[in-house]
Amino acid sequence: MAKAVAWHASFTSYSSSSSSSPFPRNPIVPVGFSLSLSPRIHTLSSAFPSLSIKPKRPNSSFEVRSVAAPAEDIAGFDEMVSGTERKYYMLGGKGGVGKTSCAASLAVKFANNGHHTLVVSTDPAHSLSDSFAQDLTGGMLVPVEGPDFPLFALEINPDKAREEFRDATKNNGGTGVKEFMDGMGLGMLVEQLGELKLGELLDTPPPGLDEAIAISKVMQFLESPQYNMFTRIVFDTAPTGHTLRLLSLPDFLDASIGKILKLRQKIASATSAIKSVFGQEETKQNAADKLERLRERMVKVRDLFRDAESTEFVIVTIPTVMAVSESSRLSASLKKENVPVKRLIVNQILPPSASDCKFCAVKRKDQMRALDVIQSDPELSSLKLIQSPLVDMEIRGVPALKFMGDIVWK
Ligand SMILES: Nc1ncnc2c1ncn2[C@@H]1O[C@H](COP(=O)(O)OP(=O)(O)OP(=O)(O)O)[C@@H](O)[C@H]1O
Repeated sequence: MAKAVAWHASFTSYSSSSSSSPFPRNPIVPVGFSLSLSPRIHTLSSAFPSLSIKPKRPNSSFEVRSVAAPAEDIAGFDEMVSGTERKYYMLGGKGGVGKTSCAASLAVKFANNGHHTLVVSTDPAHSLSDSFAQDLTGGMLVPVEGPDFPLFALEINPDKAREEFRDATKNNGGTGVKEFMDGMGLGMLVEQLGELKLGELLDTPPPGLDEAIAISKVMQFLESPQYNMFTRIVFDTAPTGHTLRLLSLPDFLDASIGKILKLRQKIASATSAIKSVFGQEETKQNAADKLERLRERMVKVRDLFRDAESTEFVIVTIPTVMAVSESSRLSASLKKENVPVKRLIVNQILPPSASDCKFCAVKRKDQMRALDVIQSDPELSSLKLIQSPLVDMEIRGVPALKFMGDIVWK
């Protein structure tokens, strides 16, 4: 029988506030070395005393191939944590690769290193609550229990945010005004509205709109004084497709809203007499202000994504050729849009093992192939590669996230 070596996390014994970790900070082996583990190890704490680094043996089944990070000038966590100015980290990638776990672990690590941290989910299918094993729902700031410094979570409800957007646009050129203008016989303006395809946009919103609105909602929150304390903001974003569309959405929405506002001005002058009769002037002005604020926030979202001083987009992937290909496309699109990308996390890498079962051996080979693809990929090879092992327990709760964070963020 194969002697299994478990990458076993004894999370319960791993206090989130302990400063001296019982685990080594870097269990990933540098290139040119192999791992030697004693068999039948069931907890990490007992596993690591016997972990030793030996010169690489050719054809060793113990060998952990490590993809060298060619981007040596890209600093590690020290750079991410330094400074008190506000910084944003956006984590994105294919569905299910571990975006939430990586985002939550980064947030915990920032908080444990003295930053007032906010972790935000803009993924319509939130999983922050599951990841932290705490109820963080409600669309408001919720304190996360466990880290040394304040950590708050915010799960934006995309339906609610979209409703708000819908109301604002309705009052300013959507169906409401359309009907009103029809009634006034101003068909020409109605046609212009039709060109904007606004009704279509709101009735069947394209993927990414939810997220754009959710992020703009966060921008709105961040403007208020109660958010001033946050120096690190971590976004757990929606899967790749949404992110790609999100990148072009702010421009599109900015243009649409700009047109609506111009149109509204025309409507305002054409109907000023009628409006005073109906007594709607004030209501419409408020709605126009709301829409204008929304437009401004969209512009801020667009600028935020491209601000290399304050923002970094971290791609999360898993070691499969399919996931790597998708990450390569994501990286290309982000770069094309001038979104700063420096790091690539390859999550769920099989940990070293003294002896593999047939399944594990094949799986390991498959993962190595994917790592090779990364190494030769023109988009990905220039990123700083972070390898994160597949652990044998679900990563849930602050202690587990701290454990993961200490492996991933170095
Ligand atoms: N390195 C790992 N080892 C073991 N389990 C992991 C690892 N990373 C993530 N998981 C588990 O995989 C599952 C999916 O992780 P997570 O929710 O972080 O992915 P995601 O990319 O955010 O998913 P989605 O796209 O559905 O939001 C969770 O159950 C999580 O605990």
